[in-house]
Amino acid sequence: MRFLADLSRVTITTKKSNHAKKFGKLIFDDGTVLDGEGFGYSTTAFGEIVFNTGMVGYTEALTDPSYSGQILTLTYPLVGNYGVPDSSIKDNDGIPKFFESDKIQVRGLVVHELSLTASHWNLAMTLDEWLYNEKIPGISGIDTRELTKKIRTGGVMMAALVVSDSEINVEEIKKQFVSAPRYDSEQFMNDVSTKQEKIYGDENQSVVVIDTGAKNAIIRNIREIGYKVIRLPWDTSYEKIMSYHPKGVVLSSGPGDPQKCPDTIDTAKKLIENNIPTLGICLGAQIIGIAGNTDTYKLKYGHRGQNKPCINLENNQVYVTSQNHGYGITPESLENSEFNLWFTNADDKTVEGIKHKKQKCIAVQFHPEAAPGPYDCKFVFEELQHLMEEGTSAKE
Ligand SMILES: NC(=O)CC[C@H](N)C(=O)O
Repeated sequence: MRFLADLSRVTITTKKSNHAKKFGKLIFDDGTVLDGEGFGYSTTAFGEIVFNTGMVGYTEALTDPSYSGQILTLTYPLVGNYGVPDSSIKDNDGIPKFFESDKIQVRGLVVHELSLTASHWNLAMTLDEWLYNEKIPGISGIDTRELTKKIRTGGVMMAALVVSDSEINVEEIKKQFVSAPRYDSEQFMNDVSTKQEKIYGDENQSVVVIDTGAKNAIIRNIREIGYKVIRLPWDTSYEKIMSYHPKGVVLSSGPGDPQKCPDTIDTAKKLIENNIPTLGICLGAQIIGIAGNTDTYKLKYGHRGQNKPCINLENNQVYVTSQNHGYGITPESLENSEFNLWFTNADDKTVEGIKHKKQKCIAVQFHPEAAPGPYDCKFVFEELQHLMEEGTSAKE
């Protein structure tokens, strides 16, 4: 019963944002302009506008590197009431307990109603203060459900989120769209991947995480099943990975188009060829898919939320999963590939998991590490463990 706490012993802290009124506008690529009230930092951010339907978990979502390059809309109407936790609280491996990376990764945040007063036992600051400190613009007073309908109808698109202390000149911002980089053409890896190896734990047996923008929860979950984690840059070669003698390899989640990670795709091909136990998560799943001869495509508006139903075709059970992706593995391309379909999405039949026909390689499009979201699919890490522990250990 991990969620039950003895509330009589908990002190609740309450904080109110010292918020000066700011102008805020959301300007879309198609010319639509929405008016709101600015919060966070006064600046202009261009990015792909997407929506997430989760009811809680903005701390984890905002620090998920997979949101790099995107302006995030939360459909849940009241945001910020539990504030932002203390980032200095770390686990035994030195990883911040409540954050998925070291900074806010979204380019901007769109909410309906912002709570300027926040209460929580672990409160360090308000959401408004956090965005301000990290120089990220936010806008409130937007009908986020109407906005979501627009994205569902027209698909994701580029937008500008403008927060300013003075009146905003819309025509001026519209002119800047031409020179703003398009999300689909951006290369995010140099920004989100670790620059050098990072080691967590001191167990004899290790798992390598290829960091294409990994969430901390991926590291935490591998640590929980009892392995040392060696986190390596996204473009680490197969030979270099094997020099650590890992029991297995995890290709992490991350931002952008999987086709923009050719080095990781090459490495994935060799991991499969050499039958190294491998798990791909989200971007990692797409990369593994490409390495084993599937195609990927861009979804109209993606899957971002915490209640996405997926069917495990091995036992016909439905799992509620956490998701955050805009690309997917093309279902038809599985036919001539090296994989069998493992999970399918109960809503729209998109590919949610694949298993290699012969080798020790599995991949899921959803997030078994949750954070935020349900823990239904934690068993995926145990599946990796099973692959790592059956038969002989990984080749060198
Ligand atoms: N969370 C992820 O790994 C996202 C994967 C990929 N960038 C996508 O949007 O589909």
